[in-house]
Amino acid sequence: MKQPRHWFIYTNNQSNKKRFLDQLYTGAYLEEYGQCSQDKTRLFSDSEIDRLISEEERHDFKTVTTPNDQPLNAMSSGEQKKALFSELVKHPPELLILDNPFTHLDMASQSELKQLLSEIATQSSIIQLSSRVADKLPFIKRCSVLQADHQITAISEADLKTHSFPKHIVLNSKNIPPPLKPMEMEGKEVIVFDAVNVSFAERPILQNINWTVNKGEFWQLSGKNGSGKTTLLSMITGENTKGYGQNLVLFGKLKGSGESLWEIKKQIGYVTPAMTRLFNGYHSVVNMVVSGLFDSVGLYQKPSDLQLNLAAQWLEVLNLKPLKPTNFKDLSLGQQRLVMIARAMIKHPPLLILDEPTADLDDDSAALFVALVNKIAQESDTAIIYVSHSLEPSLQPSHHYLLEANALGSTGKVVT
Ligand SMILES: Nc1ncnc2c1ncn2[C@@H]1O[C@H](COP(=O)(O)OP(=O)(O)OP(=O)(O)O)[C@@H](O)[C@H]1O
Repeated sequence: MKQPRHWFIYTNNQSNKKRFLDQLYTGAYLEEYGQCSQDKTRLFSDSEIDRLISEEERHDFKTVTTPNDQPLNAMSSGEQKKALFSELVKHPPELLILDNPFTHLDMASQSELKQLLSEIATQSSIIQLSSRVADKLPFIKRCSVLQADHQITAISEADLKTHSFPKHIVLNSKNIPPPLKPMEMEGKEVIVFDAVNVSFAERPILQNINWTVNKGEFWQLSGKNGSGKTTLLSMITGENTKGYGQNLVLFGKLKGSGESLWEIKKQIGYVTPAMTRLFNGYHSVVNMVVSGLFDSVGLYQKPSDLQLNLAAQWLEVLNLKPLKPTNFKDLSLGQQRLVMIARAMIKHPPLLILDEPTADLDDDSAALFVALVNKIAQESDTAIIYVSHSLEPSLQPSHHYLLEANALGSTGKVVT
């Protein structure tokens, strides 16, 4: 048996990972990694999960074995990742490629995965692509950086930790621009969950949730994989009908008391990595920001000069004004997330939901994103709910709501 070898490749948000993987299989990196044949290689990544979900939807069959025979798309993001991993290691491949393996996993699951990987590393070679230096698996000693020009540059393990990678932009010191027309909301309570319960097919998920989010508050929402964070958020955004018939008050109105889904949605700014991942249109950066005024992703109607000017002010705060006419798709991942948050905030909605917004961002882009969120919290009346497993070091939430998993459904508590 060939002796397994392992590599860590730091990817920043300019790195073209897809191209790297395509070239890896064609033998373009023969000297570094040897011949990597596609049939002896398995990929552990979010893109692989997306691919399997669409395969399940198209062909109506299960691509991985899951508890309770659940389809992948009905599982939480952490559960999907765990199911894919269990499937991959049933027959350990010659080469396992890990692309940001720890995103979406809670802390305990991250430690568990680290342990499993160190065991698998005795029989499979591993290439770990990661945009976070701190995520490097400790047993990997060969390190390199995937540059924007597709070159791989070797770097020592010690230098990787201290290396100062090129900095992206910083935020402008200007205040965020006010909305063209303030959105009115009665009272100070943006959301009130009062003894709310949720089950899926008789399986209790959330029990007796009592949670109030007031105007201008900045909440971190956390909990283990599968504890119900996305379910809770989907009751607010309207994707989940389970909020009806319960004591759930959104923007001063009891849910189901006559307001349309559209009326609820337009009061919420929403940023999730999947939004940018699945976004396929060709739109300029400035149009993407303006589109937040029309509640569309991408612009499909002619904006006024006032609206264009407001979007330009936002881009100035992000120090992205020179990129106004650039195609959104040509931005780095970090820049795209900043534009998405400006798009979500341009109206100053009463509520901004950020669901794992720094997933897959490199260290520097994540720090910049967090600085923008802190700034929005300080300079607006918008209430923020920020969902994340690994708390970014400089994030400054004013409150913390924790879901604690339980066989009878998760319970929630305010952490003080
Ligand atoms: N449509 C559905 N049908 C059946 N079960 C579901 C459905 N949607 C979610 N669940 C289950 O509800 C539980 C809570 O899922 P949810 O996505 O809210 O968790 P989460 O806290 O967001 O997890 P993660 O941190 O992994 O993203 C999970 O066990 C999930 O499998």
